[in-house]
Parts: sequence; C-alpha cells; structure tokens
Amino acid sequence: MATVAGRDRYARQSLGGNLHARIKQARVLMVGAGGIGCELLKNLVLTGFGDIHIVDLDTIDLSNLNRQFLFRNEHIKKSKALVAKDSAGRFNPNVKIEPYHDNIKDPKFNVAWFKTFEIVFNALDNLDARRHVNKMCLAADVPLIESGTTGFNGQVQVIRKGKSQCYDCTPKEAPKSFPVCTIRSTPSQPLHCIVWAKSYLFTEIFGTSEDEAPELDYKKDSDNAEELSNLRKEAQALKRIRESMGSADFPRLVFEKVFKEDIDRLRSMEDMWKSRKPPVALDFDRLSTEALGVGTATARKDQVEWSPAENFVVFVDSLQRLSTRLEETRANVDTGNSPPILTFDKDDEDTLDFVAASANLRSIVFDIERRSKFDIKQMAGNIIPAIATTNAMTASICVLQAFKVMREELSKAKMVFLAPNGTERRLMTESLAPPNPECPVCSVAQAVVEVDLKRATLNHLVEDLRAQLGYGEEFSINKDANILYDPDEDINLSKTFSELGLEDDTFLTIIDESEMDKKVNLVLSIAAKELQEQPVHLLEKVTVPTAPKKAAAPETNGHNGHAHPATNGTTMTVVTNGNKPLKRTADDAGLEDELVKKKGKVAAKPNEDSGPIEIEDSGDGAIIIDDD
Ligand SMILES: Nc1ncnc2c1ncn2[C@@H]1O[C@H](COP(=O)(O)OP(=O)(O)OP(=O)(O)O)[C@@H](O)[C@H]1O
Ligand SMILES: [Zn+2]
Repeated sequence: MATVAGRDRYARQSLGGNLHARIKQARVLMVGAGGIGCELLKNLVLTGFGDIHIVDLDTIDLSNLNRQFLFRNEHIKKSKALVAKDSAGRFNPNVKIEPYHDNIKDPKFNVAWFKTFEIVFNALDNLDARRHVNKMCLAADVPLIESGTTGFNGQVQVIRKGKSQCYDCTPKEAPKSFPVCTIRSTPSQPLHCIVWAKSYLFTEIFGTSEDEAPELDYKKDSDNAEELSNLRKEAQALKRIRESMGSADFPRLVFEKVFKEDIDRLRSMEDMWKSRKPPVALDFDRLSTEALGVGTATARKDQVEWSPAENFVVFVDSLQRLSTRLEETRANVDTGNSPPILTFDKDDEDTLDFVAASANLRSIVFDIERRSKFDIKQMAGNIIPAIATTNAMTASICVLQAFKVMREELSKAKMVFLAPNGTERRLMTESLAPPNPECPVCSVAQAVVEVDLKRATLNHLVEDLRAQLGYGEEFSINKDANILYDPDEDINLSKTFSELGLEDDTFLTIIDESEMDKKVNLVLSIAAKELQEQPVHLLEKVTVPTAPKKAAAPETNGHNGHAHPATNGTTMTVVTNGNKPLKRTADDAGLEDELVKKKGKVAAKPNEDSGPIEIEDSGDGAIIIDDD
C-alpha cells in the first residue's frame, strides 16, 4: 500500500505541480454522505484535497452498509457526516475534514458561507436539496459539481454561473400521481394494492387520518364526486373501528370492514364491473380455519409468495404487534399532547409485514397476483437498487470534472452520463450547454432586496417593482415552483413576508409576462432587516435587461436516442426492465411497468396503455394519490 507521502508524490506527478498545490489548499464542500458521498469523500481525501467540509442530515442505517463503505455495523444510528470524517480521515491524516450533522437548508449555511468554498459537490438524493444548493452556488458564484445515480444510470453535471446550464435550466419532470379511484376502488396491479395498504389502510389505522394525509388529495369538483364521498364515509367508518384498538376483536373488525363490507359495497356498483372482473370479499372465519396450522414465523419467509392463509396469519399478527406498540407509546405520552402515530418504514418489520399481508389480501380480493414480502419492500419503499459500482464511477467522474474547473478549463468540462450495460455506450459525454435564458433560477438579473419581514407585504414589493424597475401589469413573483403573485393570483398581496414564510436568504424570481419588451427573469435575494421608513428597499439600482427573442429550448438529455440517463431526483426516465444486469431484474422484483421512485429517485417506464400509473415524490418519499 502506498504511504501517505508516496501517494502525495504520485498525485503530484499525475496532476502536475500547479493543480496539485491548488488542490491541497482548496476548501471544498460535499453535500450528502450517502452512496455517492462515501465514494466521493474517499476520492477527495486520496487526491489530497486539503480542507473538506461535509454536510449530511442523516444517521447511518443498516441498509446503507452494503455500499456506503465508510460505515460499519457499529456506526448504525450515528451521524453519517461524523463517521464519514473519522473513517476517511484515516486515509490521509494531512487532510482537514469538517463534518456537520445538519440539513444543508439550515439558514446558517448562508450565501456568505457558500462563498468560502472553491468548489461544491452535491451527492444528494432529492430534488429539493439539489435545487437549494444549486441556488446557493449561483448566488455565491461558486462552481457546483452535481451528480446522481439510479441503478445503473448515473450523471455528472458541471454548473458554473452564467457559463453553463444550472440544475434548473432544464425542466424537471412534473409530479405524477395515482388516481385515487384506482387505488381505492379499481386496482388492477400489485402496486395499486401495495399503495392502498401503505398510504390508506396503514395510515388510517396507525397514522394521521386521511383528511390530513397529504397523499390523499381529494378535489371537490371531481367527476366522481359520489364515489369520492362514499370513499370518504368508508374511511370515517374505519376511523371509528380504530377506537377499538387493543380489544381482542380488533383484527376481525378491521378485516371484515376492509375485506368484506367495503368490497361488498364496491361489488354492488354494477357499472364499475362491466368491463372489469368484480372483486370477491374474503371470509374471516374461513381463513381462520384454513390458517390453523400456520405459524407467525411465516413473516420471516420473505422471498416466497404467501398463501391466502399465510397472509391472513401475518395480517392478524402484525396488526396486533402494531396495536400493542401504539398502545404502549400512547401510555408513555403525557395527556394533552397530540396522539402518537406510527409511520410506515420499509426497514421496520412490523409495518412492512402489515403492508405486505394487507396488500396481498387485497390482491386476492381483486384477483391480482400476490408478491413476496421482499418484493413488496422494494415497491413500498419505492426502491431502485442502488449499485455501488455506479456510485463509484460517478464519484470518480465528479473529481475529474472538478480538476477541469480548478484548472479554469471549463470549455473542456463535460456533462457525463453512465448508462446500463447493454446500451451502445456505457459512458456518454456532452459539452456543457450555455444557460437557458428562460431559466427561472439562473437567469441573468440578480439583486438583493432589504425587507422588514414583519411590516412589508407582498404588495409593497409589487409596487416597488413597478415604480423602481419599470415592471408593467403582467409579471409574477415565484418562490421555487410556487407562484406567490401574478395578475390572477392576488390573495397574497396583503400578507407580510413573515406570514408568507419568506425569510432572510430566500430567493424570489420575478418573471415578466408582458408581450412586448419582456424583461429577463430577475432573482431577488431577501436580506432581512428592520427598516425605518419604506419596509422594502432594493439595495442597488438594477436595470433588468430585455430578454432576447425566444431562444430555442436548450437541448435536453436526449442523446440521439440512447437510453435516458437518470439521476436521483431528476427528470430523466429509465426503462426499468432494461436493467438486465441486476441480480434481480426489475421485473423479478415486481417493479413491472410502473414508475418506481425513491425519495426522488426516478425510474420510470413510459406509460403504455395502463393510464396514469405513476408514483409521486412529495419530497418525503410519500406517494401522492390524486383524483381521477
Ligand atoms: N437537505 C439535506 N441536507 C443534508 N443532507 C441531505 C439532505 N437531503 C439528503 N441528504 C443526504 O444525502 C445523502 C444521499 O445519499 P443516498 O442517495 O445514498 O441515500 P441514503 O439515504 O444514504 O441511502 P438510501 O436512501 O438509498 O437507503 C443521504 O445521506 C442523505 O442524508
Ligand atoms: Zn438555470
């Protein structure tokens, strides 16, 4: 093994004296110490980066250990950032590593702090955090190396303010959802039953009630108003049953409600079953008799499909386990607090058993194939298998691209894509595209606006934009993807910045919507300040230039028909069954034709004829269910 001194000499020889010296002094930031982060940190340390800061909000989970090699069994539940520092620090004691067990969105990581870095690396797994770092790096004018992987797909992008596309220059895929009727009334695939078990049944019994659950978003003006109102009543009846939790009769009550009464009601709606096979209710007593010889150890057989009786046993057993847990939690909570709840976690056996058995029982009702617990874990957790080698390759490309940035050779930097085995090329590159002039994030004009958050209303800002910057009637004020104001959306005008949750270092994008002499987008960053007179004060006199005539939309990542590259939480789609080299193919794992998405990781097979069967990422891994 090379000694530290030896390694340093080799690094200098291969990188050249100048770059090597620069790297030693470089202060760099790595956001995320998960799959890509562990690989990247190792690379940074071994390359000799002198001052590395790591931010990760999470603790280590058992399921991370197979690929996040800086972590071992004894580190479970400890901070990723701190353990990563300790483990990687040993590779090169001359490197200074500063860990932060924190969310990168924490206000203490402000623009001034970002400015202290020479380069920032994203090794994240969700859109929201990526967008945030993108914005901060643009505001601080620091180069960002953005990366992501999904299964065998990977991507590295070099983002340099004003010179290359930013993360938001290409539109990211709009959130997608399941129609609630597919989930609640007419499931046709195992995934529909799994979503029902996880997002409806589990939540109704052990979580927050449906009305408050974000994933069940009922629109009042739906075509199916009557059925939706029935579904609502059904949910309320289930909620009442929840009150008998702990009683010996509880499993029967729940079972008969969801696998018999609700099914009988559905079946009675004849129109629904004209072109579909009607569901068949289950019989509690018959299954109890069938289940006489079946033990609760069935739950440990996670690779096989359980029989109806086995599913029944696991259903009853896990329902009891979870009820006991909830009762115990309740007993330990002071009265007056909001009632305790349980949340689904794919790594929590009790919750997984319950979701697996309930989903399979529902599949039996609708004559849909059943799935093994292992498969259901993948689907319910929306997991695309993370592959260590993809992460390793991606992380190494990040460092190679960083060298180009540090050598000030941006023209040589590339957007790099890794594609699955079997595609024409495993590694594809593109030159960096120039910023999209229509990008709502990196568009040209930027200004700081001082705001007295408690006094200033959005209307103050609107008036200032008109009076001082020459905006007409037609413009909008946006925060991320949310429209705070436009000529048709004026309900926020009288609200103060505080009421709107706009704080120090928040960015607002002003988009000119006028037909003539349209201005480029203006990004305003808010500086909170108590002001004596006007509650809003534009710091500098900015001139917002007129936008060029509509430029052609920037190239997306089409790649001349190559497989679409995918990254965690970005827009790109992956044909899941194309991932043949997987030990278990997506098909084997039951991923089928559906989109499978984990905390923003996307793997999607374009929909064929099966309607909108898509899973949505709401930022916390929840599946959003929509009306049809
Ligand atoms: N807002 C954030 N601030 C700081 N760290 C974040 C933030 N969002 C995500 N991360 C971190 O980014 C890392 C992404 O790593 P990765 O994609 O390997 O996910 P993981 O949670 O480690 O593994 P998996 O989810 O696949 O089981 C995680 O360690 C996660 O904690
Ligand atoms: Zn942009």
